[in-house]
Order: sequence, then structure tokens, then C-alpha cells
Amino acid sequence: MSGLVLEALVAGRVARGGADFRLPPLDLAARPGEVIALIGPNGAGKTTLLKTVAGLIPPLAGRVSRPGPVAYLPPPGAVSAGFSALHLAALGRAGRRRWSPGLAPEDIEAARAALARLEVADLADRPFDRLSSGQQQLVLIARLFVQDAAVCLLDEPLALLDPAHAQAVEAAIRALAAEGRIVLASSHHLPFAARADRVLAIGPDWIEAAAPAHALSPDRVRALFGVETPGCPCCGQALS
Ligand SMILES: Nc1ncnc2c1ncn2[C@@H]1O[C@H](COP(=O)(O)OP(=O)(O)OP(=O)(O)O)[C@@H](O)[C@H]1O
Repeated sequence: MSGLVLEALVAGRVARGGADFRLPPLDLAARPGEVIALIGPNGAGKTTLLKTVAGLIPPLAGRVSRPGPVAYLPPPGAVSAGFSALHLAALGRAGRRRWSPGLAPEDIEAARAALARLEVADLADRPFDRLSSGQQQLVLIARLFVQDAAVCLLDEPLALLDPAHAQAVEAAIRALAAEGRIVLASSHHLPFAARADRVLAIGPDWIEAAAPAHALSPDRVRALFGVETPGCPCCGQALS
């Protein structure tokens, strides 16, 4: 698989009636097998950038070259559906079934395996809309895992999860990368960023990709979040 390349990419929103939002131009080449954590304060533009890379909103300028299909996990709370958890997860394979009337048994089996991998096999037959927020998040991550995409874009995959499920999701993200996929995942949980291969940080008027040790140094964390802390500002965990 080849890489994901962003060339002078300007992601942003054209607001109706209000001021536009635009990020600074970004050049980035992500290698197959790489996990890049995307961090920045609320409203910094993480969702906007992920949606632009996914092709869901157009770039204001520049180019995105994708090495193959892209799978996208929307931000928490964005999906509502009356299907069972199993069928919603299996629908991640719908793009592979363009000429067939429905999901095949192997799609259902892939979804069942993805739910089991995330330790929520018992949710398979429950209606998605009646699950807790964290359970819904795990089902949507299962839907992403079955897509067999070259690029996986995840908007806050660890949000809403208890520590054990957060660990299972992080291990599964690593497994996606080990299969040669490119993972770009936003998170407010800085220890996750510390374990990534690179960190893409969005500040007030800058955007920068760097090694975790640099991106998460006390100076950079202060520049990003305006807080003085030796570890993660939210949980206190060490960042190195
Ligand atoms: N649909 C939209 N139309 C216009 N502006 C939007 C839209 N969605 C978000 N914005 C604005 O774009 C900017 C970036 O928002 P975005 O959701 O990308 O931030 P974020 O970094 O993902 O934030 P958070 O950490 O709070 O989820 C914000 O100023 C926001 O108000």
C-alpha cells in the first residue's frame, strides 16, 4: 500500500452568515503502518480536518491523495439507526457489495468477529438505538474495522469508553496499523497520543506534525491547551 499525502491542504468551513473557519495549510505524508494522533483544543478543527481527508467536505485549497478506500469513524453521537448492532457493524462492508442485493454471510461473520474483538459480542442482537453511548461507540468502531480500508480516520475513538474497552480499542487500532493501514485518530487523551508514531497538533494558528516526545513536551502542551502540567492535563498520566 502507498501513503496518504496531503499537499498544502487547507481544511475549513464556509459559514452561512458567520465568519469562515480555516486551518493553516498542511503538508503531510503518512506511511502505511503509521498511527498518527490528532490533538488540539475544542473547536481547533480536528473533525473538520478528518472529514476533509475522508472526502466528506471539500478542501478550501490543496490536495488529498488517498492510497485506497477510506474508513471513517464519525464523532460520538453522530449516528442514529434502528438496526441491530450486528447489522450496523456489518454495513461497514456494504461498499464491497455494490452489485449484490444485501449483506453476505461472510459480512455478518466479519461483523460478529469485530464485535467479539472489542469484547461486545453480547450486543449483536440489540437495537443500536437502545445501546448506551459507549456501547454505540464500540459498535461503530467494529463497523470501521470490517471495512478493509487503506486509511482509517477515527474521530475520538476513545471517547465514552471505560478503561478496559479503551485498551481493547487502542490494541485494535495498533492491529489495523500492523496490517499496513494508515491510522489518523483524534483524541483528547494525551497518553494515547504519546504512544502514537506521530502527533499532528492543531494550535490556535498553527498545525504541526512531530514525534510524540516533541509534540507533548510541557511547552507544546502549554501552547496548545494553556495549561501547565507535567503529565496529561485530564488524567495526570505521564506522557513519556
Ligand atoms: N457544520 C459546520 N458549519 C460551520 N462551522 C462549523 C461546522 N462544524 C464545525 N464548525 C466550526 O469549525 C471549527 C472547528 O470545529 P471542529 O468540529 O472541526 O473542531 P474540533 O477540533 O473537532 O472540536 P472538538 O474537540 O470540540 O470536537 C469550530 O469553530 C466550529 O464552530
